[in-house]
Amino acid sequence: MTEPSGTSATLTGVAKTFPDGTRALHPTDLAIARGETLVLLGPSGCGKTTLLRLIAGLEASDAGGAIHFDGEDVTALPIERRGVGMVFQSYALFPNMSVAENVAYGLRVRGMGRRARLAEAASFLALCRIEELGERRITELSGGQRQRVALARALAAKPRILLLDEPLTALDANLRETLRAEIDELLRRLEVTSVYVTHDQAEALMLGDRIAVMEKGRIAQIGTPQEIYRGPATSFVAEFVGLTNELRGEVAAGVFRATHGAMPARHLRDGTHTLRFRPEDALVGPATSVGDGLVMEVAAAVFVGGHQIVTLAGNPPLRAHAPADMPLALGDRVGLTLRPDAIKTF
Ligand SMILES: Nc1ncnc2c1ncn2[C@@H]1O[C@H](COP(=O)(O)OP(=O)(O)OP(=O)(O)O)[C@@H](O)[C@H]1O
Repeated sequence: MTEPSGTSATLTGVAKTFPDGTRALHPTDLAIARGETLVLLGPSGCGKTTLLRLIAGLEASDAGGAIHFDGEDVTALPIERRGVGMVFQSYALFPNMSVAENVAYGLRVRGMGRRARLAEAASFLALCRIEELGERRITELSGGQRQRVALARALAAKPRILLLDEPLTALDANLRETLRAEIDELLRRLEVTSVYVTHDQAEALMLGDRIAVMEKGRIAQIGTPQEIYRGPATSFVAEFVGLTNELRGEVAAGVFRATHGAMPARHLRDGTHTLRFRPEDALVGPATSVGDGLVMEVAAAVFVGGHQIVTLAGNPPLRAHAPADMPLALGDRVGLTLRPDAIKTF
């Protein structure tokens, strides 16, 4: 078995306007590196699937857009000549064929004999941990097993680029987790260039070498999971990757004042600011005097093992972490310390 070889892809000015005038994708430039897993992350309707379909050759770009695979212009090539593999949410398998035949199907077009095809298919079934299911009908499989078959079939055809559109969305939470880890391991081991569409932040952070966060038909930010998580470029990106807390107040002479109290903010200009920060970057401790710290009221506290997740009253309420052993009761007044380097302002 030879491993799928990674191909680089370059999109220049690729855009999509549907006949009814919907601008699903504004002109977009995008470079996908050889062997990279790029995740397209964003809310429903932001254009993820449209971008994926343009790379696949299932949609044609508006005039002026171009797509190159390893420098080769594939803009005018239909899907069957682009050498892409696809894995969808709805498995798109042939129900009347066995598992092995499904996986071997893609090899037919490559002119391989039946025996060689089935041998090759068997090695990909093993890779996707379903070697014992080769003789089963598709209708006799669970959802997770079907998705493994879809993945094995796509990989067996040795695609230049593997395109996955929400492949785990239809599965239950436990199975999602398992398959996500396996897909991650497989894509890295085979170094297959892949583009993975999801609206699930955790999935994106775990699978992506880079993540492109999409908003209303544009890439709002592209970067490594760390870059996106730690340095969201816009409030949309911040919100979408879970930077959930918002605290509004005034800065004057290096001090941030909100209704909950005040704290040093030497790095902020004077004026109104909305601070955003993650729960894990906000620590609950004993209340200070309101003049030199934020003081808030406990609305709820949940023990989650290593720490407590505390909801602090306010509009909107804030989420923060507290030590596991800190006694906390409804209505307690507590102090809140924010890690200065974890605060984003927009
Ligand atoms: N054939 C079409 N004709 C007209 N509009 C379309 C067509 N296909 C998609 N759209 C619109 O283009 C926009 C982007 O759709 P797309 O499917 O790419 O979004 P998405 O981010 O993949 O969303 P989801 O996560 O819900 O699948 C949406 O507003 C959608 O309604």
